[in-house]
Amino acid sequence: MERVDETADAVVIGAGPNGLVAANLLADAGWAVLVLEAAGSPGGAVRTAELIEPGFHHDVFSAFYPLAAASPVIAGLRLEEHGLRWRHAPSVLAHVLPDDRCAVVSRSLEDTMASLAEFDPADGRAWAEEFAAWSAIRDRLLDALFTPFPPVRSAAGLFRALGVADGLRLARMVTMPARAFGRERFGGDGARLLLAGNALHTDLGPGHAGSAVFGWLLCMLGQDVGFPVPEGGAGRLSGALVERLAARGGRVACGREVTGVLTARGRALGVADASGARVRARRAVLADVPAPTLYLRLVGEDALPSRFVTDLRRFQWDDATVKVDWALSGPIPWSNPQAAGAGTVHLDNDLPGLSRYSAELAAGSVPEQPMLVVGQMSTADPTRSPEGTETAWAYTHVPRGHAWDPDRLRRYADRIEAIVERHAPGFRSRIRGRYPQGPRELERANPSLVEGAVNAGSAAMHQQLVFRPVPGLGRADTPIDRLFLAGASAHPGGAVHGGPGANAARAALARAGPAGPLYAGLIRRLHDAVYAR
Ligand SMILES: Cc1cc2nc3c(=O)[nH]c(=O)nc-3n(C[C@H](O)[C@H](O)[C@H](O)COP(=O)(O)OP(=O)(O)OC[C@H]3O[C@@H](n4cnc5c(N)ncnc54)[C@H](O)[C@@H]3O)c2cc1C
Repeated sequence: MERVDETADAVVIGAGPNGLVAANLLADAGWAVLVLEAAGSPGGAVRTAELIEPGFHHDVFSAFYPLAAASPVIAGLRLEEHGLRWRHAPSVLAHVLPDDRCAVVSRSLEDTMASLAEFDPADGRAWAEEFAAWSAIRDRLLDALFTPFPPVRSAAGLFRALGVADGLRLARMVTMPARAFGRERFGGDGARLLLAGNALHTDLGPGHAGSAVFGWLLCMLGQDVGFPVPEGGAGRLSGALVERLAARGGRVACGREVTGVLTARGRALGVADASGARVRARRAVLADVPAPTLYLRLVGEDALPSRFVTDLRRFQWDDATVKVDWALSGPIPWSNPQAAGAGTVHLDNDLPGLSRYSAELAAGSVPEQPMLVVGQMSTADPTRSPEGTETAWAYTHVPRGHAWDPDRLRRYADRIEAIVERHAPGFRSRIRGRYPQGPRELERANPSLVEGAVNAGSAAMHQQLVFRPVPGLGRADTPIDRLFLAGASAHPGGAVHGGPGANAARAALARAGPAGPLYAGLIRRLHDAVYAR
């Protein structure tokens, strides 16, 4: 590099949860870390702001964190010592059906069983059996999920614990559509809808291969750790990560968009930012941005193997998103009181309705009857708004590629409100103000939410494990030496759990360690094998 304005051991691009986790782990190893963040404040899609009126604290993007609460990566950071405190709503999750019946997950297993037994007398017991199966493998499964690929030791431990017979059946479930798995395991619609609705937190509908395991994972986590929220707002989780980093000498510089990764002879040397400043990275550059952003914009295709570039052009995003935040004068007046205590509410499709919603997304049309995910934040954490009021939001997915001008967004927000009103007469009269965000607004607030994609790429099976983000090693290592992909486009994917950030930090440490040259040689040979023509 000819000119250098700053130097650090590692430069992390993006202060989302994955970038901040990576930065913390490198700082723990004694590295001097500089995180460059394009936005005016850190946190990525984990931020809180008074969007509508003072005293109402809105989670601008993500809000409920079962995976963070269960993640061994996050647990290892001991963020409680930096002010993080989890809060829980009286119940975890309610799925409200079109006829106003409710399937409710509570942290009490007996209460969940009772709710599901209202749909089919055998379903409470079947849910308890699933929960027992989850509890038996939980730690090993989470370990396998949060270990850099290939997770040889944890996967072997998992299959040893399960044995061949149960291991085969688990593997089968992992490939199944949520609808088929729900029909196999449950007789009534309550549990089936919980599975399918939770699968739809990804871009996988009830009929998609691989959706069962996402639905099952979120259902079981809900039963196990709940869907907790940070007291005071999602931003407190990011704040704890920033504070922990600062205590170890790491720095986060906001308002500094990285415009290029500087490379020479196949190696990352540092980055340039929008002001033209150049930062040298002595040991590594870690990028907490989506894969297409990193490779096609910041690195440039000329520096990459052509076959890798071809694969990247086939990268599949997940669906676009529309979200509305509300400041309410009181709680949502649900006609079924079972929905009132749930932090998260799924509204209001039955199983054929969820299948239609997913089919319309696939067909590229804006769904007639969208599935809404609703968050009742003051119900989960009363510090979010003045006593007696509520901060709430709803989001839903829409197809990519549509233009959302302000008028269309306003009309869609009206439609979302009409769906809530149908199940909560009087809801509209409690709205003191609202803040709608379409795909464009989401991306403007966080450039990594490309067209409002919440998971930095499809969760479909053809984009998981060694296929994430493109066919390769399933690791954070990239075809550029000392450059690591740390964001949710990398395995194990979207949601707040720190997995991709931790994997990137571990890879960077391995590359810089005593066996670094051997490590780099091995990765290069493997990449050559995958991307050579
Ligand atoms: C509306 C919505 C709801 C969600 N709900 C949940 C939920 O309830 N629970 C859950 O677990 N997950 C949820 N998610 C998903 C979760 O928020 C993401 O998977 C997670 O934030 C990904 O973390 P990340 O660090 O990889 O990326 P991000 O959080 O997107 O952070 C990336 C950061 O990089 C910065 N950046 C981008 N480009 C540059 C650049 N060139 N230079 C410098 N900085 C740059 C961005 O500004 C951003 O701060 C939701 C997401 C959305 C959008």
